[in-house]
Amino acid sequence: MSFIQIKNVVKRYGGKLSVDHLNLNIEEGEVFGLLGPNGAGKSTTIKMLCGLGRIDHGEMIVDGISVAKDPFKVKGRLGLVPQELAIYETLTARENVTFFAKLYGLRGRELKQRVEEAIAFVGLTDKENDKPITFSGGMKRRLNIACAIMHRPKLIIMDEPTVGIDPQSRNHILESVRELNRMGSTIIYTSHYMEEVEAISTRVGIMDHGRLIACGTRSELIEQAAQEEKIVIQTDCVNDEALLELERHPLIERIVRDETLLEVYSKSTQTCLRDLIFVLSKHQVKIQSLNRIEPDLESLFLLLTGRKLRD
Ligand SMILES: Nc1ncnc2c1ncn2[C@@H]1O[C@H](COP(=O)(O)OP(=O)(O)OP(=O)(O)O)[C@@H](O)[C@H]1O
Repeated sequence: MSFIQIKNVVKRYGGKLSVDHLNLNIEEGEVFGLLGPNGAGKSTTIKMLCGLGRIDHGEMIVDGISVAKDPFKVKGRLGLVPQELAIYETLTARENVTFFAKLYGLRGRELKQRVEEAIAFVGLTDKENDKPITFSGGMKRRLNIACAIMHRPKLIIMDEPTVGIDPQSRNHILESVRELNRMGSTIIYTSHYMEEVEAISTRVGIMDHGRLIACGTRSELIEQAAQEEKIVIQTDCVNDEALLELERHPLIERIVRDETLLEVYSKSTQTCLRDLIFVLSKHQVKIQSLNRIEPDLESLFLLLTGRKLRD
């Protein structure tokens, strides 16, 4: 039996489907990367899994426990690092972690030890008596993590834990995720940074419009993307005539233009390369560089959702 089972789950807000008959199993010990464009239903799914929102239809099971039937038992087994910071600016770092530790029922020596452990784990020991109001964005995020893991949960859910932080804190957080996983926690991780998800996940799921539209290991997903290749062309300036002619080309699936940069998607880039160069030079578009890109998760994401992950 899978550690997490999401069976045919539906969530509506005012008649609008946010999660649409979602099915997903996650095994114990995985780092599961959950991707999806804005509004895909990731946060709604996570909230329901944590017992923070009613499941309209279907069932969610964590470690053999039904979330709907026994939400408190499930909450004791999980740690949520929410998208919005959930820390108190007027308490010190240590007081923040202690506050959450007490909510989880920790007391006495055990409480003291776990709080110290969690603060050390996120690298904030020398700042434990400072208030987060004096912290950088990255330090606040790390404190947010300490508050969610001090009770050593079996499942840790991180909803965009690296938004808007410096590279050093980002690396620290990614290394923490690996370490928490090595120490035995199963992790669900959402992010708008594809490279992060690729680097740490054992499997990746892509959601769109409330549904899971792809799921697998990185290589399984890339195999799906291999049906399309990409050519990236840096130009001096692209005119509409050139773009229109290229879009009509039978071998070109679609083109994404970002100012002077063109991304051309084709099932056979090798065959259409010559035509591509011909059309651009015919319309006086200067090619500054041209690269044929092997399929990656970003291209699969674009292929399936029609959007880039960070749109
Ligand atoms: N409390 C709410 N009331 C009404 N609609 C909501 C509520 N929460 C979410 N939604 C809607 O449900 C859909 C899914 O939203 P959700 O926040 O789960 O997406 P997401 O994949 O987490 O997006 P993001 O990457 O932007 O966080 C969206 O259309 C959103 O507007």
